[in-house]
Amino acid sequence: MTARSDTICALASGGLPAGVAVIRVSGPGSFEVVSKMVGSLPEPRLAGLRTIRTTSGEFLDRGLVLIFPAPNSFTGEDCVELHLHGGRAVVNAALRSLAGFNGIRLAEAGEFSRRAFENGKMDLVEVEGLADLLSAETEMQRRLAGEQANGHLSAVYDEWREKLVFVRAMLEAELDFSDEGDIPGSVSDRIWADVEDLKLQVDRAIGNLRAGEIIRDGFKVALAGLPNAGKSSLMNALAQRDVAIVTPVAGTTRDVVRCELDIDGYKFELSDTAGLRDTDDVVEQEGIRRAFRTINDADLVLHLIDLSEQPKAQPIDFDRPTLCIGTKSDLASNLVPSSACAFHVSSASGEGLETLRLRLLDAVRSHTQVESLAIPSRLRHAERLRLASRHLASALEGSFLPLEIRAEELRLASVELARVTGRIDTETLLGKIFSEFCVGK
Ligand SMILES: Nc1nc2c(ncn2[C@@H]2O[C@H](COP(=O)(O)OP(=O)(O)OP(=O)(O)O)[C@@H](O)[C@H]2O)c(=O)[nH]1
Ligand SMILES: [K+]
Ligand SMILES: [Mg+2]
Repeated sequence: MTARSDTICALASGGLPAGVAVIRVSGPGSFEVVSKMVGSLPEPRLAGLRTIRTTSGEFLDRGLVLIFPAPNSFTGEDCVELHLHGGRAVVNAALRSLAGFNGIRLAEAGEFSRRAFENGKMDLVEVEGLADLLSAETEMQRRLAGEQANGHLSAVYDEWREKLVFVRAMLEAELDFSDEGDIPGSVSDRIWADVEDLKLQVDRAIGNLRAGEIIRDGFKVALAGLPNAGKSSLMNALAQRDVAIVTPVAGTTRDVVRCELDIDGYKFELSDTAGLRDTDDVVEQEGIRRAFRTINDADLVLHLIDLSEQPKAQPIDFDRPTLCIGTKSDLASNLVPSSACAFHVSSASGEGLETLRLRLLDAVRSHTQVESLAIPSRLRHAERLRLASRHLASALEGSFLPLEIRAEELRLASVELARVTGRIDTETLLGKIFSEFCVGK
């Protein structure tokens, strides 16, 4: 694609101060500019210790310099890395000096990755995977993002596209044959069986979107029940910190309070909600409205029932998968356990919390059972795959249609697949995807 004439620089490593800070420079002017600051450049891809000087020749720092000549670099352009002492003033002075030269400027967010994409170093799916990898906090998020960043998911999409190319070539051949009135039926059967198989695989990937989303964005769990059921206390106990206000006053929680949990590498998004009851208090009414909105959006509702209040508490029928849990078991030791409850917990004593964690883990696992983690985790992919699947269906169903039209449907399907990896038609998408990055990536 387009070769860039300008050179960019930015801090590529994390927050300052730090032991080491890495400044990345990319573009045709990289080597010339950096050599003005460090003198002779080291051999490609070998670290060299250098004194780094400002534009006016003053001492700035002593650090490592690495050069990566195009195209063997992250961006595909000439690149340099400066490994400096990670002080704020050191880094600022280095960036100021770099940007002080002609033809070089500070990079915008995601600009290095964008260049890598434009130079064919990564496709869009890999770029998204890299963004996810940088923001991954749990082990499963890291593994999912890894599959995407290292090209495994792209390979799946590319394989489908190649299969379509092959099938279309076979069809072309058949079209030529048919001019001669000689259509080998067996070839035709093979082709459509392959397309059918391909459609199954695409549909399976679409079906895996929710699993991918759950791993990437978290499994949504809502805490629900009557006022004072112990919802906020349980959230605090699970989070092991004071997230939500707990008081003996029924109707304490109004806004939805959220926190994230990491259970065995899976991300959970836990939402504490207002106690559900009839009320004239307009603030509480709004809280309850928000509670239902959260409940209706949850992957799992934990319906808490205060065991010490039995039998006042009746199970509520939520329209979502629900786990009924008895609370305050420390107060209720002499009560008959409610049959509606799967098990009991006490936020005060910690009883049942481990059981609850295991049940949450079971739930997330049953929602994310996939053979491989090379699955879509973004709606963008699923939308394209759905369109591709629809074209495949049209091609398969249209056995009464002229072959040319069925071949055209196959072509449209492969266009949709190409759009996922960004091989065509991406301009409008790019801004959105690269803006997810921080500066320096
Ligand atoms: N003994 C005991 N008390 C508990 C337990 N869990 C909660 N409580 C008490 O029950 C009262 C209500 O607890 P909350 O956590 O505020 O209940 P909630 O369901 O969030 O209440 P609302 O937000 O008002 O709907 C507080 O006084 C808590 O200290 C428990 O496991 N054991
Ligand atoms: K309360
Ligand atoms: Mg509460």
